[in-house]
Amino acid sequence: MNLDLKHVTKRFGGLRAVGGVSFTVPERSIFGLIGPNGAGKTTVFNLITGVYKHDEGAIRFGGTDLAPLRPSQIARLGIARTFQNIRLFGQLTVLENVLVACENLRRSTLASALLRSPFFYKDEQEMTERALSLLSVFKLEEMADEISTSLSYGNQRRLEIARAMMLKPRLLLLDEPAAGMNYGEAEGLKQQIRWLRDTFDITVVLVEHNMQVVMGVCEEIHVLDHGETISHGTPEVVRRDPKVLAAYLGEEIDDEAAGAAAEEPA
Ligand SMILES: Nc1ncnc2c1ncn2[C@@H]1O[C@H](COP(=O)(O)OP(=O)(O)OP(=O)(O)O)[C@@H](O)[C@H]1O
Repeated sequence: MNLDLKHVTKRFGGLRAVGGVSFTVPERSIFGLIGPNGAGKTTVFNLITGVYKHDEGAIRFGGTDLAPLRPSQIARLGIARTFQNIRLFGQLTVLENVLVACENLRRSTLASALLRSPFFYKDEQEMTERALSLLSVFKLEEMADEISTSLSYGNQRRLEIARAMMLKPRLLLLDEPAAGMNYGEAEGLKQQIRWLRDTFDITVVLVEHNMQVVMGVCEEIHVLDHGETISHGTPEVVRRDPKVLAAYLGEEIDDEAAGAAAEEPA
């Protein structure tokens, strides 16, 4: 199922946070959405997940128009996300944080839970096994009984991804998953993202400032600046695009250009 954005615009009062953005995320791809601070990346995630409604354009997932759907309905289509600001239940353990995500996946009813029926126990056992196997992917299994806030920042981010995966998504939106990670953790994250895509046949969209991760794992990258598209292509194309370099480095690029211009013969 492809994710399609066509001429999507979102305004906050007088500010055009996202302006006429179009891109297609192919099924089973790992796709990067990058840009400097305030470029509109998180707003795009909020539009896809229905937190905000776009003012113009269309967003479709597998051909389904997401505009009329509530966030919960969009989640049920198979779109899960993590947040830029970690949102874990601080008083719950690592395992409980993952299990809490799948309350709405339970097949057992309240009655069967109260009666502690065999169906309830089977459900409970399946969920716990799935949660533990996801925790092991992220090397968090041994911390399953620890309170989530006792984990390092990097581990909390990975726990958020494990929790999102409990929803059995088809599309996983990761908002700055490498924030706060050191080099080694970021390398590990790259492998884990690839593993998730290959194992669960999902599509991944990554908003990320860490270029080690973006350039190392994304197959296609879309670049925003001030809400507008400035580049799109493979990591090789995007990393050399002067518009991208200028957006990220601003004055340094201008200085270089100015220096080169000064050296040119009149
Ligand atoms: N709810 C809101 N109300 C008003 N303005 C908003 C709102 N959400 C985002 N914005 C503005 O929209 C613009 C894009 O913000 P957004 O958070 O999408 O950028 P971003 O690319 O994710 O930035 P960063 O990398 O810093 O997280 C910014 O100017 C921001 O201040």
